[in-house]
Amino acid sequence: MILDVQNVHKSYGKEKILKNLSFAIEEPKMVALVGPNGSGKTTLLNIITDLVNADSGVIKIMNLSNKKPEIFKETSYMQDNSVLYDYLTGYDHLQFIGDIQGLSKQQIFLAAERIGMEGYLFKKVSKYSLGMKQHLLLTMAILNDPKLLILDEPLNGLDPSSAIRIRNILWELYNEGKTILLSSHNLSEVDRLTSHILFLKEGHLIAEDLSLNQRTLYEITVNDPRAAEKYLENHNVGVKHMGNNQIAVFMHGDTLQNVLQSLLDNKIKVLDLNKKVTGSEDRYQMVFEQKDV
Ligand SMILES: Nc1ncnc2c1ncn2[C@@H]1O[C@H](COP(=O)(O)OP(=O)(O)OP(=O)(O)O)[C@@H](O)[C@H]1O
Repeated sequence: MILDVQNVHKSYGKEKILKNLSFAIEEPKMVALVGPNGSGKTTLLNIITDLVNADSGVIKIMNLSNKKPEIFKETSYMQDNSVLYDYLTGYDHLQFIGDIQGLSKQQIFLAAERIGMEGYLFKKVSKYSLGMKQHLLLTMAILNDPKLLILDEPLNGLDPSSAIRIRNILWELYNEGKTILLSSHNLSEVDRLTSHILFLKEGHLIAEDLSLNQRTLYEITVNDPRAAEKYLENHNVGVKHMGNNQIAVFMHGDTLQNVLQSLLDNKIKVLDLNKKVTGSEDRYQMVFEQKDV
C-alpha cells in the first residue's frame, strides 16, 4: 500500500471541509485531485503530509503512520510558492534539503538540470517569475528521489514549453515506478497526464477512471430511442436518452459493433452516429454542475 487515507474529518470552525474521507493508492499511479476553489484540496494534502492535523482519521504512507518523520525519506511534498524565501537563491533552498537528506552537490545540480532551472540556480528567489518558482519547487520535490510525490498545483503558471517539459518529467517519474498525487485546476493538463481522477466535492471524494474506453461516448440517433435504451441496458453498456431520437452510449469494454448489432437484432434503425471523447472537463461539469455531457 502506497497511501492509505481512512475516515478523515476536518473542520475549520463550523465549516466542515473533509467529511469522513477515505481513499487508497495501492500501486504506483498518477492520480489527480480536482475540485473547485476552497473545496479542501490543499487541506487534504497538508493533512496527508502531517502539516495540518485532521480532527480524526488514520493515514499511512508505505504502511507507516504519516506522523513518523521517516516517511519523508520516500515522500516529497510540493507546496505553493509561499514556502520559498525571497532573499535566498534557488540553490540555497536545494542545499538546505540536500543537507537534511545527505545529498551531494552533484545530485542537486542533476535535479536542477532535469527540471531545467540550472540557468537561474544562483539568482535570488525575489527575482524569479511564477514559472521559475514552480521549477524550483519541483526540483525540491524530486531531490530525494521519492517514491511518492505529492504536488499541489505543479503546473500552475507555466508557459507552454515549461508545461510540456514538466509533463514529460512527471511521465518519466511515473514510468520509473513513482506514485504522483497532484492537485490541479487545469483539466486539459490533467487529461494529458492521467486517467485517474479524484473529484473532491462537498468534503467527499468521487473516484473516476477516465481511461479511453471510459471516456468514449457515442451519440446514436435511432428511430425508437426508448426501446434502444431498454435493449442496450441489458447489454451492460451505459446508456442515456438525450431527448429527440438521440441516445448517448458509454462504451465499457463492449465494442461498437456489438452495440449496433444488438440494435439491428431488435429492429431498431440507426439513423446517425457521432463519436465523442469526453474529458475531465465534461466529468467536472457532470459532478459539480450536474450537467449532462
Ligand atoms: N488555516 C485555516 N483556517 C481556517 N480556514 C481555513 C484554513 N485553511 C483553509 N481554510 C478553509 O478551508 C477551505 C478549504 O481550503 P483549501 O485551501 O484546502 O481549498 P483548495 O481546494 O485547496 O482551494 P484552491 O483550489 O482555491 O487552492 C476554505 O474554505 C478555506 O478558507
